[in-house]
Amino acid sequence: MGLWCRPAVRAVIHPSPRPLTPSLTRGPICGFPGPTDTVTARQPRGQERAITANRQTSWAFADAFVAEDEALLWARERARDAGVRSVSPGAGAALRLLAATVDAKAVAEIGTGTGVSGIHLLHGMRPDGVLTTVDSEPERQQLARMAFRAAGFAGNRARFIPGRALDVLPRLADGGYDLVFCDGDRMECLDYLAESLRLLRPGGLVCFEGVLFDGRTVDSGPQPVEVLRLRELLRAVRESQELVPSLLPVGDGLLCAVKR
Ligand SMILES: C[S@@+](CC[C@H](N)C(=O)[O-])C[C@H]1O[C@@H](n2cnc3c(N)ncnc32)[C@H](O)[C@@H]1O
Repeated sequence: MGLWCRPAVRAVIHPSPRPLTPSLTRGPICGFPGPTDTVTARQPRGQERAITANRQTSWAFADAFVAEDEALLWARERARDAGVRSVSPGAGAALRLLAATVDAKAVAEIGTGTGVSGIHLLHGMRPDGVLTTVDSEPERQQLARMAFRAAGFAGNRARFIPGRALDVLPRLADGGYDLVFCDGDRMECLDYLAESLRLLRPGGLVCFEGVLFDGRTVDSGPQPVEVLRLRELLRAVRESQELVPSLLPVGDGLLCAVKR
């Protein structure tokens, strides 16, 4: 049986510093860790203490917290078939939230893939919002187009532009976007940042997926050049006077920043 449908352990919150006991339930609650997972009591913090499962299980729970519909599952399968890396469900949910937070009417996406991130973004955007999405592989965009339709979005909600990002982005309007999502070529991430700063309106948001690169970004061993680029990106975003940054630990690391 998969992780998400195992019998549940409920965290018990005690208001006083009594010993903590997890209560095991065999109910239909999917998503909480099973009884074989490690449950350790934390030290008292203020008035309350909480039991949690181990951190990895909590992370997995958070990542799958927002359920994905059939259209998203279909797009994920197409991505797997094509060997394309899609955003995780948690990163998708974060993108959806962020698009809703900025009340996004115009979003630019670099790296359409088979449409997983695009569906999440469209769900978060205004009902009349338009997603402009760029990918160098037109056949992937065809799959994304089908996935968007299956998710119930009208054809005029997305503008597909085939081509290399650095050829296409200069043709997009200055200050015309509420959110730019970058998930293309890691080697080009610094150029994407420069283009995003031009494309965003003040108060708009830029997001980069995959900046932790499976842990390589924070690994002190020898790393490929993509990792060095990602580190430069992280430094540039953190040090920019123009940006208010946060690195969200969802998916493979979602670097976000608001343009002042
Ligand atoms: C990680 S996948 C994107 C996945 C997609 N965001 C999702 O979650 O479903 C990266 C995509 O970027 C595209 N790509 C790679 N380099 C590119 C470039 N220089 N310009 C435009 N697209 C590029 C690839 O064809 C691939 O589809």
